[in-house]
Amino acid sequence: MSVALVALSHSPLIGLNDPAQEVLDEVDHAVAGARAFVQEYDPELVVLFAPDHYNGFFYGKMPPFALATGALAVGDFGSAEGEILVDHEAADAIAKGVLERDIDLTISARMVVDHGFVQPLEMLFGGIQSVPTVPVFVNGVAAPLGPVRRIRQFGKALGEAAARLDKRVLFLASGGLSHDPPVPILEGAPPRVAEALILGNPPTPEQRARGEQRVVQSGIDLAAGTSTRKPLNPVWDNEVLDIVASGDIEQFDGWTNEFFEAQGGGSSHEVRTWIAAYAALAATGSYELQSRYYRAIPEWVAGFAVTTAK
Ligand SMILES: O=C(O)/C=C/c1cccc(O)c1O
Ligand SMILES: [Fe+2]
Repeated sequence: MSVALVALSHSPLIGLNDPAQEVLDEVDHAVAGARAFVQEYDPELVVLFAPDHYNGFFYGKMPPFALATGALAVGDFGSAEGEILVDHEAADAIAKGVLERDIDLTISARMVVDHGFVQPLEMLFGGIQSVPTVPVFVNGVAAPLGPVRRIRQFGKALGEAAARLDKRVLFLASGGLSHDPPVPILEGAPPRVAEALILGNPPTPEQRARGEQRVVQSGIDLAAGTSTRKPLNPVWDNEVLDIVASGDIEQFDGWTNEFFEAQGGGSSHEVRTWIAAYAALAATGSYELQSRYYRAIPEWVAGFAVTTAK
């Protein structure tokens, strides 16, 4: 058994509302570094922690986290659509190991996922059928959220369970850091929106296109300085990165959900994917960061970071 980690931000606006070429080159360089790290490590299994953006998980039943034994990508924002290559046997073994460690885990035999899962697989592995994966949903948008320590405890239990597999495992986190895109909120939503958030009826192509255009516009506004939403917060983002670099991720236990939101905006809870993945990595021993990249990219509505660790 061995373990390694890549954590990176995602944005559905990549390729749809891009920053200047020099920024794109910088990001490409950071992602290429992560890709080289992964190629050298040559994982036999990827445990992928990612959020959902009301494409697969709805208020009809909203778990704090869930593990997939099978998964289907919806193809939002031009991301790949179809079945993800899931290692069913490994997923089953990890699920049992987490449950044995007193964490009540939701299982999905056909998890519906979106760009949050697909983008890192495309960026690092060239597609969603390239590497055996165990997809793990981490709720990062749908209030109420439990305390941050709970997601760390879940990550730790999962790391211990994954360590029992005789495999080279890569923990891969997708999300964050500070960002406040126009993701809908159930409380106070008009009845039609509330129904969609609860029932999750698939949107018509026109509805999906309108929703995606609203997100694109939020990137245009943020970059132009005309947005009414929370700005990106590079100082807070670097605090997050300092904590993961320190190896002492229990420091996150002292951060309230209100603090996350005030500092990093409504979708900064996606950092939970990082906390779970780093806790999984730390479960079997101390680790060291191998690389760290950060840039606030308003065009993508993303405090955008890439880290590798082992
Ligand atoms: O509305 C969505 O589906 C997602 C929006 C978004 C925008 C920028 C960065 C992210 O992580 C997002 O989820
Ligand atoms: Fe997201």
